[in-house]
Amino acid sequence: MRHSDWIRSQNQYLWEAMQTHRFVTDIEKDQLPLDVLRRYFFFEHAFVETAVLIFGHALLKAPGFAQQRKLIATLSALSEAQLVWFQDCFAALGIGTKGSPLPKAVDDFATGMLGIAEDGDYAAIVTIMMAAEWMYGTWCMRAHQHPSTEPMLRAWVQLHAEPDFLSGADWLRAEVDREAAALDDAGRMRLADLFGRALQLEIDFHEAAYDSTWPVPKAEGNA
Ligand SMILES: Cc1ncc(C[n+]2csc(CCO)c2C)c(N)n1
Repeated sequence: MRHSDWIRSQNQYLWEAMQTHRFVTDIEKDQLPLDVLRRYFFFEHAFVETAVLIFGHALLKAPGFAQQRKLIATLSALSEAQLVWFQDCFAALGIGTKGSPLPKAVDDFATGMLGIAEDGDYAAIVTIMMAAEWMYGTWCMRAHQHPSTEPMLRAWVQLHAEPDFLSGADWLRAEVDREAAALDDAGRMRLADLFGRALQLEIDFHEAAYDSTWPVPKAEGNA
């Protein structure tokens, strides 16, 4: 069994909880409420800058130039194509850029993931990003078999079900396999623990999109 498979198997309950989260099952049933989707995209957009910082820590701690090149490509995609994507998305769904302070679960997700990246080594960082990307690749591949009728949501799910994204998730798995092979049992257990922490933060982040007390900022001019 690959070390990445073992790490996931140690967290089977949390993995399933995320794969069957109502955010995921609502999308699969094509019944995600539009305001939940707007809230989610607003939180996602805010996460881009955090993801850049997380991968920035990975870049500094990477074991070699091969890893650095891969991380630079990821950083470039996040800071260019991804931002353009959100501009189009916010325009299409009438989402404004200035919102209320983020809910606690969304803040906790950013501080929790970034904290692991700051305090941890390269193995810790690729483990939490593997959790985030492998989890998305899995549910988006499933969900994309029945594409959503909402164009932006359909495009978002498709983006995470395509070879470009999936190969990035596979690369993280290979990095975790290689790093974990050099560790002892306690070291591998520590990675499994971090994987579980990342999944729990993900679950709470996606639940926050259902908090109807958090007002979705409306785009100025055409609200
Ligand atoms: C809350 C949240 N968790 C995981 C992903 C999946 N994902 C897609 S791109 C990316 C970073 C760069 O590859 C990650 C982690 C997400 N979008 N939002």
